[in-house]
Amino acid sequence: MQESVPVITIDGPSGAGKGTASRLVAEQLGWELLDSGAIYRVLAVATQHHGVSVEEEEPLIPIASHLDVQFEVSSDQDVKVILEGEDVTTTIRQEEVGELASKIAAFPRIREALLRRQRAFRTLPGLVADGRDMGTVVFTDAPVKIFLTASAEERAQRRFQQLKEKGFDVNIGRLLEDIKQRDERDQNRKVAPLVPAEDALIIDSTELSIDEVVNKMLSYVNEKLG
Ligand SMILES: Nc1ncnc2c1ncn2[C@@H]1O[C@H](COP(=O)(O)OP(=O)(O)OP(=O)(O)O)[C@@H](O)[C@H]1O
Ligand SMILES: Nc1ccn([C@@H]2O[C@H](COP(=O)(O)O)[C@@H](O)[C@H]2O)c(=O)n1
Repeated sequence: MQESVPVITIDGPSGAGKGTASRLVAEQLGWELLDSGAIYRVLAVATQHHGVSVEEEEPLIPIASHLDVQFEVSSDQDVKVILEGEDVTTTIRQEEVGELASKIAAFPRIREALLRRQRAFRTLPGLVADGRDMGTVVFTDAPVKIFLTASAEERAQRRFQQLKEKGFDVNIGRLLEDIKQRDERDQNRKVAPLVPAEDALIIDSTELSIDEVVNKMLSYVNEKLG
């Protein structure tokens, strides 16, 4: 029974450190990892490949339902993202793709079409699920729910460093505006808005290092699961 597989949900806004912390927590526990944002990002790239506009929901539904994507974990734990046979690992991390993904993610039938794909990651010995609605919609019965946040300025600064290191040409002022716009859209959409689950532990990482965040998470997991 899938329901008996434990899940730790880590939700929060863009750049709060969810992906980094989720990967480290999953590594520590030896659990599976779901980066649900990557699925929305891959879908955004797929719409570009198929020349479909993201302004209307209907034409996007078949693309979401038949999304041909593989997540290949290499020996060094890096994940390669393959869309329709093409390596899109770097492409999906562009800010423009995040922006497109956030527009697509506001459509209820698109979210519905991606639900089963996300739930299929729930396998033994356990799953760490990173996203926006992991604790509120996708895994409502998860025994451990965490909401990780940080100030918009700190998140923009982190994203700036991250994208610069990846060789992208970025502007901090523009990034801060993009982050605020994405927060606004994710928090105010009608379906699965970005809000902490009622039973989530809220961690503000603005003043915390990655190690401090991960340690807080692991001690909470220990408290809840023993
Ligand atoms: N506590 C922290 N202190 C400093 N830098 C951090 C911290 N947490 C994460 N970072 C860095 O911030 C950047 C963004 O982190 P990450 O990709 O994990 O965010 P995210 O919440 O998953 O964002 P998104 O939802 O958009 O994918 C990374 O370069 C990461 O190394
Ligand atoms: N569970 C999720 C995950 C992501 N989204 C949307 O996708 C955008 C990109 O996500 P990243 O975490 O990779 O930045 C994000 O802005 C959300 O709009 C979502 O709706 N639900």
